[in-house]
Amino acid sequence: MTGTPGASSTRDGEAPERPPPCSPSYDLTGKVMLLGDSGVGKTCFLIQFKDGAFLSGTFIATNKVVTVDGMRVKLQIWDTAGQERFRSVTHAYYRDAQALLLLYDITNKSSFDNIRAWLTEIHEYAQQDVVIMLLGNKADVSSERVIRSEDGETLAREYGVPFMETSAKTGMNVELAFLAIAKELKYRAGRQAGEASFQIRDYVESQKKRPSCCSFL
Ligand SMILES: Nc1nc2c(ncn2[C@@H]2O[C@H](COP(=O)(O)OP(=O)(O)OP(=O)(O)O)[C@@H](O)[C@H]2O)c(=O)[nH]1
Repeated sequence: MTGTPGASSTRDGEAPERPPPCSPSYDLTGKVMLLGDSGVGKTCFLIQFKDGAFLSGTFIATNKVVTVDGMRVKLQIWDTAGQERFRSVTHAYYRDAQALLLLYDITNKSSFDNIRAWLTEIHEYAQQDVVIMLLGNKADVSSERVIRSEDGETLAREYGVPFMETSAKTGMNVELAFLAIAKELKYRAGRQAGEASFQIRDYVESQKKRPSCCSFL
């Protein structure tokens, strides 16, 4: 994460200073990666949120500026390929990520079972203080659900990470996931300046939408 100067100051009686040409239109940047098995919906999740994605080899990356409490946070979001054959390439990118969105598909048991392996990999390759969020995607497909929301919650609690169910199709909780990350990064950047405490898990719990149709499992 890198900080850049924000608004310029003005003196009494003077016209406000113009920002220098080409000054960045954000105050903070953070790199976010989407991880999870092939087919869980990472690309669709990003497309729900994107400003303009571009293709880059095995990755799609996009920038999105999110304003949180008056601060502009530029999220540089990387969508990774879930297939095993791309994994070793992906590892190299973990190191400089500040946040990881780890997705499984609520209609696919093995994608949920593999979350533990993903977390082991994350702990091996990512920064120690990386922000991790567990997301149960495809929550709109209630008729094919095989993973209960409570199972996602229990697993997330075990690893101490925030959790919510999402739908890249309807957009449910997609924006919230990125907003929560942006808030956490902003909080971390301002922590030394005594910024008020922010708990990402409490924030997600208070803001997340639940699927309208309850699980029958
Ligand atoms: N109903 C529903 N379908 C979804 C959702 N998200 C993704 N899909 C579908 O799931 C399939 C896989 O989605 P992708 O976004 O390509 O999955 P991915 O995780 O990027 O897959 P890889 O690139 O192989 O790692 C596509 O057919 C999507 O239309 C969702 O939230 N709801």
